[in-house]
Amino acid sequence: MDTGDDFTFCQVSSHVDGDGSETNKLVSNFADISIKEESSNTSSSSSSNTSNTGLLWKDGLPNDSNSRKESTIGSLSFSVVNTASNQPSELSSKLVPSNAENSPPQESPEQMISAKKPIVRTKVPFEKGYSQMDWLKLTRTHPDLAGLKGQSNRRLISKDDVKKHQTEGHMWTVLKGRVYNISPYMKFHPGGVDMLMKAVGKDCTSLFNKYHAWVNAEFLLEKCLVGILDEGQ
Ligand code: HEM
Repeated sequence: MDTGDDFTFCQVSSHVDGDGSETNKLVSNFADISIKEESSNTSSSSSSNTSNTGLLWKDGLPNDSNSRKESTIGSLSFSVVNTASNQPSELSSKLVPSNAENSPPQESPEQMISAKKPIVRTKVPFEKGYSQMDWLKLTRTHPDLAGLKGQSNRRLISKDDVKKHQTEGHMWTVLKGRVYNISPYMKFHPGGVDMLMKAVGKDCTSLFNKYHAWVNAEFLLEKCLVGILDEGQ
């Protein structure tokens, strides 16, 4: 080998003559780099035979000199084409927001912000008997999940009262202005007991929305409702 470059050799497509449309399709799926065999008979690379080989860019296109490297390995010659600046991959556009001088951002500002701070969402495998289906069955059959003991679940409850309820069987939280006893739901929570414990004794609306605003808690916790938060207090 007569160059110091270290190339990893892998086949990314079958050889295509003509316009190279198959190569383009495969290369775009392959993110940033493509390696295309150009000739199996010559012993040195030649820029003149690259113009019609189905590469992404033809000779003379912008950034050509920066983005293409040519090399030979034995009797094979290759062009290594960096497509990153022209066609940002999904990964690079999410992790490295592009500035105005490079390619324009392809996502809305909201998406860019959420890409910067990914929320780690880990589901906990449920114990036998604690699936969401089991929870729904329990809500249909249990006579008093909220622990109301005959009281109305329309009563007003103060923040102080919510704070006081943090013991086994009586763990209250506030979600969207409603007070729930989440004790019975603890082991059924797909995010795990530890996560749900963060909600106990306080308003968990923002935490709830941070992880899963789409979850229909009004329905899931309907039978755990103990009252309405008294906003005046
Ligand atoms: C208080 C009422 C809550 C209910 C009814 C509830 C319900 C649920 C449900 C149904 C899922 C599965 C979501 C899915 O499959 O897409 C889930 C997952 C999860 N929850 Fe909750 N949750 C509550 C509160 C919270 C709170 C306060 C936290 C954080 C402190 C939390 C953290 C998580 C996490 C990390 C997951 C697993 C990953 C995910 O699917 O998002 N949850 N929860």
